[in-house]
Amino acid sequence: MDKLVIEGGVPLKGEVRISGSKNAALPILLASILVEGEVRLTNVPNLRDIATTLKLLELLGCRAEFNDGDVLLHSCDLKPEAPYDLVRTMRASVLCLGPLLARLGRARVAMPGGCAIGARPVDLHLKGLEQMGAVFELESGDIVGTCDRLKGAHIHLDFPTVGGTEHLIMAAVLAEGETVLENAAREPEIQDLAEFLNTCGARITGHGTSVVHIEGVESLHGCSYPVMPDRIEAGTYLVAAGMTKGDLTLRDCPVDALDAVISKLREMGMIIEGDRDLLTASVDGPLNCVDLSTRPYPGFPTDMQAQIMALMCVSRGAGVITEGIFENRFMHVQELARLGAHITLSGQSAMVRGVDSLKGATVMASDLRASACLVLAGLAATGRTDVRRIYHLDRGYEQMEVKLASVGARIRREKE
Ligand SMILES: CC(=O)N[C@H]1[C@@H](OP(=O)(O)OP(=O)(O)OC[C@H]2O[C@@H](n3ccc(=O)[nH]c3=O)[C@H](O)[C@@H]2O)O[C@H](CO)[C@@H](O)[C@@H]1O
Ligand SMILES: C=C(OP(=O)(O)O)C(=O)O
Repeated sequence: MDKLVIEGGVPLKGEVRISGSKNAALPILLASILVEGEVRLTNVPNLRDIATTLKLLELLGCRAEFNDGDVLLHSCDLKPEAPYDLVRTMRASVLCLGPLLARLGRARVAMPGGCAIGARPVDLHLKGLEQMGAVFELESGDIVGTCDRLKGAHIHLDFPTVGGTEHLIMAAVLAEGETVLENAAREPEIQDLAEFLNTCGARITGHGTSVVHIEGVESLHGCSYPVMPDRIEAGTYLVAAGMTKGDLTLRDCPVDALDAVISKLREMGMIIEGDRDLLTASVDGPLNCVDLSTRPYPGFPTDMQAQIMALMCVSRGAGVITEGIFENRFMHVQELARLGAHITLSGQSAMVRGVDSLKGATVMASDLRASACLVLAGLAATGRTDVRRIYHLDRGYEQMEVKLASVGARIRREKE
């Protein structure tokens, strides 16, 4: 197992290129099951979750090649079974269920397990697919689904679930007739998925709003499509500039998708300037804690909650962070405390009182964004911080230590 060793206290200066988005690439890869021709995706990040998805697609009968950010995919000989060993390592893999039902009329996909940030059920995915005519049974922990051709339906989501919205859009593109999704999630990654599917011949409108219309088509054709840049990676590097009192320029940055994050960081006192796909972030005085709640897009993203908490730990005053999406996404709090942070937890809220400085220590990463938060804290802390169990980080950040070192961080990867 690898760990990151960080000697903190260096202001980061220079330019970082933002990679393709993990959370856009994963559903787009799985949506390629729906496509009869060859799909070429560009700007795909080289991450463990991407490797896992390509492995899953191969087991499902797709030909998949990954080469320096380009993925070539052909779903030529589809098989309907997604095994537990792969599905359990990555929740997004449940998104193959709808596409397999749409193409084959049957699918067997292991029920994804719970993970460190909450229970994360898929009941809304299944309820929507049932409204489109699928029938499900649970057999030995697997979801076994069958259907004739799926039928368009009017579906109201009880909560604007990101994965659920993506799943139902995918299932609806090959269904007979029109599907209307109400209370749909509006995340930019959903818009990217819909744009990809439309490039393959799907007829989706309203994506990016809470009512999505999908007019089913008979088949989808191959295409070439660039995955959008990763707004959460970009947000993480904005925080890195703030944590280290540095000066960073982010290239290939999804500036518009970062509104909520940029406005909170500005409220804290950071100087952030944007121009098309370039952002610069710097600090010219002390930062202040703020209050914030995580919300579905366009609200503040839960995937940035841990990182902004790290920044508040070294800012002036106190602020309350409320987690509004996942019921157990504060695992980083006890590790931040090991670095000297003052945080009081109360249910879904954390009161952070800023301290003058954090002190390096050995900490343990519990999930993807918690890992990023601990790396950020280590960059600001005095002395040495060892972040252990960084396999979580490798799921979602492309070459994080290489990118950070290129802007001056003293950080290296070692075997634990
Ligand atoms: C691969 C990917 O894109 N993952 C993102 C996606 O996860 P994911 O798609 O799993 O998140 P959801 O938006 O579905 O989950 C939001 C909330 O809805 C609940 N829920 C969801 C589905 C369901 O059937 N029933 C149900 O109760 C969940 O438990 C959670 O409390 O959106 C999250 C919220 O922005 C992000 O943190 C994840 O990074
Ligand atoms: C929670 C995340 O991913 P996943 O939904 O794949 O677990 C994330 O990207 O922060």
